[in-house]
Amino acid sequence: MNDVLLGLDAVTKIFPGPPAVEVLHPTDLAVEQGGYASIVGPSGSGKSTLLNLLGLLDRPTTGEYRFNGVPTTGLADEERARLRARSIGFVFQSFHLIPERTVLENVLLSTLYSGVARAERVDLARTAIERVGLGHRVDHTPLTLSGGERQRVAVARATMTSPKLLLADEPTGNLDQNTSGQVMDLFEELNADGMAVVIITHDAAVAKRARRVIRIVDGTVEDGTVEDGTVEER
Ligand SMILES: Nc1ncnc2c1ncn2[C@@H]1O[C@H](COP(=O)(O)OP(=O)(O)OP(=O)(O)O)[C@@H](O)[C@H]1O
Repeated sequence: MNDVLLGLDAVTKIFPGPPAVEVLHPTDLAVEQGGYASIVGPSGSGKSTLLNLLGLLDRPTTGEYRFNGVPTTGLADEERARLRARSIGFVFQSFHLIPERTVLENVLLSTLYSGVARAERVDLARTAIERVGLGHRVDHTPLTLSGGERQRVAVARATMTSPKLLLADEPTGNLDQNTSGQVMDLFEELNADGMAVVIITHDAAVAKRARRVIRIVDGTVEDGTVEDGTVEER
């Protein structure tokens, strides 16, 4: 098995403009299989740009991005989409749930086009919902759930097929401190089960819970790693 799950090799991102803007300067970065990293940095520093690249939602302008050993830059859009659907779960700040659908239906929707039989998908979805502690809410709609519960549904949806990587963009941005802690507990459990977790956050308390903190400033990944999990306040 390849030890490196996410490997950036001299990756840049330049938006063509005009004027062209180099939003990500040449970046080398490796996140190991089962790793747990947070990405921190000031507003506009390039965190979402980096996350979009890591999540195969966007392509580097130059350089190579290997996902689980596979060079992705030259892959066709459909191949990238397939790899993404199979291997990466996404969680966002605003939960992106369909309000009039039940929790079970919301989680199931993520695998609608996976080709897996519905009965099997229902089993997987129920297991994922139970794993986030919402087994008693499968038939409820998101409207009847708290913010923390909604985010846990989003985590169930992102992880029902046990992806290798969970990518989260400000997952606690809409949550209070207590609820935020519960969602972070969940990320830790998933990580303990072997799933790599990468979180963008503005919240130092959330960032510190990752084993590794990646700081980005003005499109430059500084130092790449802070292995002791220290986040300096700036
Ligand atoms: N499509 C685009 N074209 C031109 N510039 C862009 C484009 N997308 C992002 N940018 C610029 O790239 C820089 C980094 O944006 P990015 O969204 O990655 O920052 P961020 O660190 O995630 O910010 P925030 O914390 O505010 O969400 C910003 O200056 C932004 O204006």
